Amino acid sequence: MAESTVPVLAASRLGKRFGERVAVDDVSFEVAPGETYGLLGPNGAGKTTTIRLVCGLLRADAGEVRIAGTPVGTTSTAAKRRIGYVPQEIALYPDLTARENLRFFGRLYGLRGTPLNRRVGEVLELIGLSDRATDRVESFSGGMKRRLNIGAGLLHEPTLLVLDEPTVGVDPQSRHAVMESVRSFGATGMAVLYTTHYMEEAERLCDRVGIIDHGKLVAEGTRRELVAKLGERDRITLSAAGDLGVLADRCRDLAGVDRADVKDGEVQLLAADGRRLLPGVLEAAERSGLSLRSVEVDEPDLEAVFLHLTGTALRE
Ligand SMILES: Nc1ncnc2c1ncn2[C@@H]1O[C@H](COP(=O)(O)OP(=O)(O)OP(=O)(O)O)[C@@H](O)[C@H]1O
Repeated sequence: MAESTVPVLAASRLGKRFGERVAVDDVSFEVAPGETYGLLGPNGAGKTTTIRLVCGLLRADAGEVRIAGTPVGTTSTAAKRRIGYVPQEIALYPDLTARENLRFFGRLYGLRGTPLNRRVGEVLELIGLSDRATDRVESFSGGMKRRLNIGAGLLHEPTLLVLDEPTVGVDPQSRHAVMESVRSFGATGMAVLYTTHYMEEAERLCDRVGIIDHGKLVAEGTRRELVAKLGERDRITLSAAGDLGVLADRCRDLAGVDRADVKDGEVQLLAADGRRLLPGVLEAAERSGLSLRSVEVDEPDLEAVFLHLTGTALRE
């Protein structure tokens, strides 16, 4: 098989218990080259345990992990070298500069001399900290420390970057910067495994999402696939001046519209793909001789999917 068609990560039927507690229960998923895959679930769902198994930091009771086709064990190093693991805890030296920290971690990976300097420069660029390279880390914001922590995991040019809740405890502005950095990694062709309990992060960053609850992967797919599995529909709300009944009738005839009703002085449509319908809806309004005041499309989100699948809200 060609290298590019082999998943960067293939986790197959992983299981892990701590005493009587089942932390990870028969979990399987794959991450393709260049893909950002999110494990989304509440605290205690089993995300950290899953990624510790993936990185070979914990021994699985059942199942197997392969990195680009090579099995990962707690003792093997070849597959593990292809992974960049960024733990939740910040592990930096506050009295060293950003560059000095990266040089230190780079040496741990066996980099020396010119290749080390070149890679440290590239990583500083990648995490957006080139202009702060010579500042001591103790002067950094929480988000900058997080980005540098991520940078330490990038030095050896991993095929797969594994991030455990990288925005926990970070203020909203820094959170945005961390997310922007992660988003740019996908463009470099690196695969990313990202855990979070924030639905918006999974939606914004991840190509595909696996929803994990009580140690089980209860569903996976793109946001649209997950929402479609539930039979949830987009809602389009039209506010207009004129005969709303005529507009509703016209819209009902459009291909892709499941329902069209006049409700609370507005026309409400239900459809599988609301955005695709918009041109037809605008044309229908024009043909009905109505002037539209506003058009809103509400797409069901992962929060709704999570609630549906588990019966509980994501943030409790
Ligand atoms: N070393 C351990 N010993 C005993 N139980 C553990 C251990 N590590 C995790 N667990 C338990 O396994 C379950 C899953 O924990 P895990 O840390 O994987 O969840 P998580 O989804 O990463 O949550 P969080 O976001 O809070 O870290 C929890 O019930 C936790 O208490």
